[in-house]
Amino acid sequence: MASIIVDIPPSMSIVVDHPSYSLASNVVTAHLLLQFIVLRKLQYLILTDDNPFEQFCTNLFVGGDDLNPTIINGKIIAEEIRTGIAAEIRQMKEATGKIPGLAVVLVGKRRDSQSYVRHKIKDCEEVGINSLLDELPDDCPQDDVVNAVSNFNKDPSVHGILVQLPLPKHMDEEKVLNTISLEKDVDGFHPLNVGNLAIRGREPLFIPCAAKACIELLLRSGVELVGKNVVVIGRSRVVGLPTSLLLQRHHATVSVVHAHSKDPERITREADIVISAAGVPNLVRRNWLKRGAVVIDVGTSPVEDPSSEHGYNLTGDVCYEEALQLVSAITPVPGGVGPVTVAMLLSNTLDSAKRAFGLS
Ligand SMILES: NC(=O)C1=CN([C@@H]2O[C@H](COP(=O)(O)OP(=O)(O)OC[C@H]3O[C@@H](n4cnc5c(N)ncnc54)[C@H](OP(=O)(O)O)[C@@H]3O)[C@@H](O)[C@H]2O)C=CC1
Ligand SMILES: Nc1nc(=O)c2c([nH]1)NC[C@@H]1CN(c3ccc(C(=O)N[C@@H](CCC(=O)O)C(=O)O)cc3)C=[N+]21
Repeated sequence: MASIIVDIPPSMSIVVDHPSYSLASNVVTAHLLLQFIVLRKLQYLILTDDNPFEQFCTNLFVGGDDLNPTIINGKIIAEEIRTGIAAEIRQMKEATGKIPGLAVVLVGKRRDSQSYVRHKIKDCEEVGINSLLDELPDDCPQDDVVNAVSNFNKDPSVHGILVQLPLPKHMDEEKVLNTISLEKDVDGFHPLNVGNLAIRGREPLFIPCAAKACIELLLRSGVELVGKNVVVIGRSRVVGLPTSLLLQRHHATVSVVHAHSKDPERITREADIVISAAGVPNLVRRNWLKRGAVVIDVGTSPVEDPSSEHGYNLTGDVCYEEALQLVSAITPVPGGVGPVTVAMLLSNTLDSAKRAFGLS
C-alpha cells in the first residue's frame, strides 16, 4: 500500500495512505494539502477509500465546507403541477363537457407496483381525470393483457393507457407495449415516440414521465442545463435512455453510466448534475460526487423492513446522508422524483385528451 508522508513545517505532516495514488500526483498537489492543513490547523490528514485524493483536491478547489444543500421537494412541485392541470381540466369540461381518461393495466400483486398504481389513481381523481383499472392475475396468458390493451385502444373515453412494468417473466414486454396505440402511449415507450425524442427537430407525441420529471425538478429549482456535464446512471427504456435524450434536447453534455461501465465513480465525479436510475440501493457514495453537484435520485427500490408499515422501505440509489455533506441540491426518496413522475403522467394524459378534442 502506498504511504507517503510529506513533512510540513512547523511540526505538521501529511499522510497519504492510498493504493491508487502515485508519488508524482501526490507531490504535485501537496501544496494544496498544505493550504488545507494550515487552514484547519490539522496535524495529519489521512486519505482512505471513502475520502480519496482526487475528490479531496476538487473539494479544496471549490472552497469551504459550508454548503447548505437544497432539498428539492418533489411533493410541493408535484402539487403545483397538479393545480395547473386541474384548472385546465375544469376549463375543458366547461368547453366540451368531457374530461380526460387514463386506463391502467396491472398484472400481478407486486406490492410496490400496487402502491404506485394507487398513487396514480388517487392523483387522477384529485385533478379530475377519470381512471380505469384492469387488474389481471400473475399467471394469466399474455393474450389477456393484449386484449385489455386493445379494448382500451378502442374506448374513446380513454386518452392514456399505462401497462405497469415489470410484467411477469413469461410475458414479452415489447409485444404488449407495442399494442398500445401511439395516440394513447402516455408512458412514451412506443418506438416511434422514443425515436422522435432522439431526433432533433422532431416532436414525440409523449415524453416518458420520469425523464420529464427529472428535467422539471431541475428547471423549477433554477438549475441551468445548457452546457452542463450531466451523468445519467442507467439506460433503460423507462428512465435512463429517455432522460439522456431529453437532456440533450436541453443542450446538456450527457454521459451515460450503466452496469458495464468501468470506473463509474470517476465518470460520475466529473458531473455537475447526476441523475441516478439504476435501482441499486445506495450505489452512489460520497466519493462518486463532485462538491457542489446537483443530484436527482430516481431510484426507488423496495428494501425489506419488517418493522415498517408496508414491510419495506423505498430506498434511493444515492447514499443520502453522505451526499448531503457535499452536494448543492438533492432530491430525497421518497418525496422527490416519484410524485413529479405521476404528475407528468397526468400532464401527458391531459395533452392526449386535448389532441383528441381538437383543443391543441
Ligand atoms: N421515482 C420514479 O418516478 C421512478 C423510479 N423508478 C425507479 O428507478 C430505478 C430504475 O428503474 P428502471 O430504469 O426501470 O430499471 P432497469 O432495471 O430497467 O434499469 C436499470 C439500469 O441501471 C443500470 N445499472 C444497474 N446496476 C448498475 C450499476 N451497479 N452501476 C451502473 N448502472 C447500473 C442498468 O444497466 P444495464 O443496461 O447495463 O443493465 C440499467 O440500464 C428503479 O429503482 C425504479 O423503481 C423508475 C421509474 C420512475
Ligand atoms: N409503465 C410504467 N410506467 C412507469 O412510469 C413505471 C412503471 N411502469 N413501473 C415502475 C416504475 C416506477 N415508477 C414510480 C412512479 C411513482 C413513484 C412514486 O410516486 N413514489 C413515491 C412514493 C410511493 C410510495 O410510497 O409507495 C415517492 O417517491 O415519493 C415511484 C415509482 C413508475 N414506473
